[in-house]
Amino acid sequence: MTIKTSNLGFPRLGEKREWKKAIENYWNGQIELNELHDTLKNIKADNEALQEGYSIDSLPSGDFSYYDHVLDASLLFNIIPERFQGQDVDETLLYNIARGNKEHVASALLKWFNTNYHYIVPEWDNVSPKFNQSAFDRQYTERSGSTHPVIVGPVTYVALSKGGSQSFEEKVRSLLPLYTEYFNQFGDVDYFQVDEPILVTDSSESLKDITKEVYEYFNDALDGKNIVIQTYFERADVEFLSSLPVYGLGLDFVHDQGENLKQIKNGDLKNKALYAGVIDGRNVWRSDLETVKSTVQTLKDHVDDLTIQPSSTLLHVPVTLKNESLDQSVEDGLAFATEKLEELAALKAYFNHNDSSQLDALQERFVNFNNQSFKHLEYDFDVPVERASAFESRSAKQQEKLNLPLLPTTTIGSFPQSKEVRKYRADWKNNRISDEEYRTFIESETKRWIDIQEDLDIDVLVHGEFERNDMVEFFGERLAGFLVTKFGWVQSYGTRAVKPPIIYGDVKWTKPMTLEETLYAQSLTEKPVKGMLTGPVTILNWSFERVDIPKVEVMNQIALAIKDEVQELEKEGITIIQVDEPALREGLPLRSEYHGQYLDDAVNAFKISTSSVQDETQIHTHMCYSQFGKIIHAIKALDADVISIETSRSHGDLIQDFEDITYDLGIGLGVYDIHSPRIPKPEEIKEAIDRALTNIDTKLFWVNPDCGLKTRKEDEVTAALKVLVDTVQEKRQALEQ
Ligand SMILES: CN1c2c(nc(N)[nH]c2=O)NC[C@@H]1CNc1ccc(C(=O)N[C@@H](CCC(=O)N[C@@H](CCC(=O)N[C@@H](CCC(=O)O)C(=O)O)C(=O)O)C(=O)O)cc1
Ligand SMILES: N[C@@H](CCS)C(=O)O
Ligand SMILES: [Zn+2]
Repeated sequence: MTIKTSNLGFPRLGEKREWKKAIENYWNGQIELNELHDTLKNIKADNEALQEGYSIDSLPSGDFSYYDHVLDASLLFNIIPERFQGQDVDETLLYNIARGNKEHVASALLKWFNTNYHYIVPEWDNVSPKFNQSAFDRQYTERSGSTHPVIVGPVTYVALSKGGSQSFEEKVRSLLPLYTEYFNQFGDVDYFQVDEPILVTDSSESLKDITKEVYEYFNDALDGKNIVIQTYFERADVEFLSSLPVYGLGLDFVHDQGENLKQIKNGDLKNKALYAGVIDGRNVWRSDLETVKSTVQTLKDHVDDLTIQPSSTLLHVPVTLKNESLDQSVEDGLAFATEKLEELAALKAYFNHNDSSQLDALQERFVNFNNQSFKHLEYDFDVPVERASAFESRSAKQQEKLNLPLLPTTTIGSFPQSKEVRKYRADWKNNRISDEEYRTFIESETKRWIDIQEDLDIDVLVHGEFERNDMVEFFGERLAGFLVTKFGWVQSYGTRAVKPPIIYGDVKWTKPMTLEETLYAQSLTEKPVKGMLTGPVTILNWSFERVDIPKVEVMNQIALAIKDEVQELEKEGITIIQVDEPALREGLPLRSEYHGQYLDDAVNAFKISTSSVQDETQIHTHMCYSQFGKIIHAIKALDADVISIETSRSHGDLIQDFEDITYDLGIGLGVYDIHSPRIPKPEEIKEAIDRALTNIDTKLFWVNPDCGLKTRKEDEVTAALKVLVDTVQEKRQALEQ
C-alpha cells in the first residue's frame, strides 16, 4: 500500500509576521485594500509553494484567513451579529465584528479548545443563515494541484457559538443546506476536511445523534463527494465515527494517550480511509521517527487507505527554524511547521520508496539532542502551600496597612507597548543602544505612567510592564531551563502573536527578575504599586514544554522559581503582589476524567508560589477570557486575596459563575473590553458594577479593566480609565450616603 501525506493547515502569519504587519497597516490607513489583498495572496502562495516543496500529496485550502477561520465560517453562512447586520459582507464587516467599531462592541473571543489561539464566537440572535458567495470567493481562491478544502464542521461550529432561541439541533440543521452549497462550489478536490474537534470532548456522547444526522445528510446530498471528519487534541470514539457514512477519519495519534492506536488495533475503524496525525502539530520537538515508523507500520497493518499528517493544523507552531541562530545541539531537537513537513516527507520516502536516507539523517539529529542530559537538579517541593491565616483575618491586616477606599480601582499590569517602547527594546536587543540608555528610557516611561495613574486617581498602581516583551517570554528569558527564539511567532488572536519560550531543561530562579522596575515605580508614589508576576501554570501552558519529564514536575519547578521572586519583592517592601494565571482554564484537559488531577496540580503550583508570604502581603491573581464554570472551585481554592477577571466581552455571562458559589474573597470585575479601541460609556461601566454588586459583597469588590492595556493606544487608555474612575467615584458616593 502506498502511503500518502497531507497537512491540516499552515501558519498564516508568515515567516516574519508579514501577515500581521499588512493587516495592521491596512487598519491604520497606511495601505489600501488592494495592497492588503496582494500581500496576503503572496503569503498564501508562499505557504503553498513551501508545502509543495515537501511533496505533500494533498494541501489544505481555505485554512488561510484574514483574521480567524471561525469568523470566516460565520461570514460564509451569514451568521452575522445582529448589531452588524445590513452591511456588505466584506473586509470592513469582518474587522468590525472582530474589533468592534465606534457604535458597537466586538464579538466575544474564546480559546480554541486547549490552545492559546482565540476564535471569534458566532452569535445566533436573529440571524438569517444563507450562503454568502463573496465570502466564499475571498476565502477559497482556486489553487492548482491536489487540495482538500478545510472548514470547521457544523457540530463544532454550533457548539462553539452562542445566542439565538433555536435549539442546538435546529441551528445545526439550518446550516446543512449551506454546507452542501459550500461543498458544491468545488470541482475536483481530494476530499473535504471537516474539522470536528468537539467530538473528542466530553460533549461528544450527547452529540452523537445530531452528528449522525449531519453526516447522513451530507452523504445523501453530496453525490459521492469525499468527506473526512477531522478530530484532534484527544482520542475520539473510533467505532462511532466509523459508523458514519463518510470517506475518512482524521485522528490524533500524539495527544490521545495511546487510545486511538488501541482502537485501530482493535479493528474499530471499518471501511474508512485513515488520516493519521503522527507528527506533533502543536509542540516544537523533533519527532522520534523510529517510534513514528513503528506506529505507521502498525497502522499500515490494520488500514487499507492510509494518509499520514501532523496531529493538528500547524497554526499553533512557528513557521520555520531557518531564521534562528540557536546552538546546534539544541536546534537538533526542534521542528517548527516547515521541519514537520520535512519529517512527513522522510517517512513517505521510507515507506513508499524504501529510501531511509532522509529519515536516518533526521533521526540522527533527534538522537544527538536526546543524548544530552537536561535533568540534573534536585528540587525540594515540600514548601508551604497554605497561607498562615485564613482570608478574613489576613484581609483585615491588609486593609489596615493599605487603607483602600470602597471599590478600589486598579489596572491589570501593562500599559501601552507603543512603537517607541518596542523600538527601544529592539535597539537594545540588537546592541544599538546601551543597557543604561534602555534602562533610562524604561524608567522615564514608568514615571510618566505613574504620574498618569496618580492624575487619574487610581488606587492601586502598576509599573506598566514596559520592560517586558510578553508576560511569559520575559520570564523565559530570565529563568534557567528556557530558550527563546527570534522569529518563533504563533498567532494568538487576530493580528496579535506571541513567541512562546521553549522549556528544554530544569527551571531555576537565578536572580531577581522584576525587582528593579517595581521598586523604582514604588519610589515615585505613596500609593501601593503591585508587584507583577506570571504564575507557574500560565508560564507552562504558554511555553513549549519539555516532554521528557512529567508536566507536573515542570510546573512545580516553575512554581518554586516564582516563589523565589515573590519573596524578593516582599522582602523589599512590596505589599501587593499579583501572580497572573490567565491560562489556567485553557490548560484544562478536554476530557473531564483528567480535570481533577490537572486542577489539583495547578492549584498546588500556584500555592507553592504564593503561600509563603506574611498575612499583610496581599496576593492578587488575574484571569481573562476564561469560562469559569467548570473550574470555579479551583479558583476559590487558589486562596488569592483578590482575583481580577474579564467579563465585558462575554457581556456579563461570566460573573454568574462567581454568583453561583459563595465566592467570599476579593474580586475585581473587568468592566470594559480592552481588546477593542472603543471607549466605554459610563452607563456600561455602571451597569456592570450594579449587576455584580447585587450578589457580591461591596467590601470585597474591586473595579478594573478586563486585562492588561499593552495593546491599546495612550489616548484610548487614559480616556477609558477616566470613565472608569469617574464612574466608581460616583458609585462610591452613592454607597456612602
Ligand atoms: C494575555 N494574552 C497573552 C497570551 N499569551 C501570551 N504569551 N502572552 C499574553 O499576554 N494569550 C492570551 C492573551 C493574548 N493577548 C495578547 C495581547 C497582545 C499580544 C501582542 O501585543 N503581541 C505583540 C508582540 C509582543 C512582543 O513579543 N513584542 C516584542 C517584539 C516587538 C517587535 O515587534 N519588534 C519588531 C521590531 C520593532 C521595531 O524595530 O520597531 C520586530 O521584531 O519586527 C517586543 O516588544 O520586544 C504583537 O505584535 O503581536 C499578544 C497576545
Ligand atoms: N499583567 C498582564 C496580564 C495579562 S493576562 C498584563 O497586564 O498584560
Ligand atoms: Zn489578562
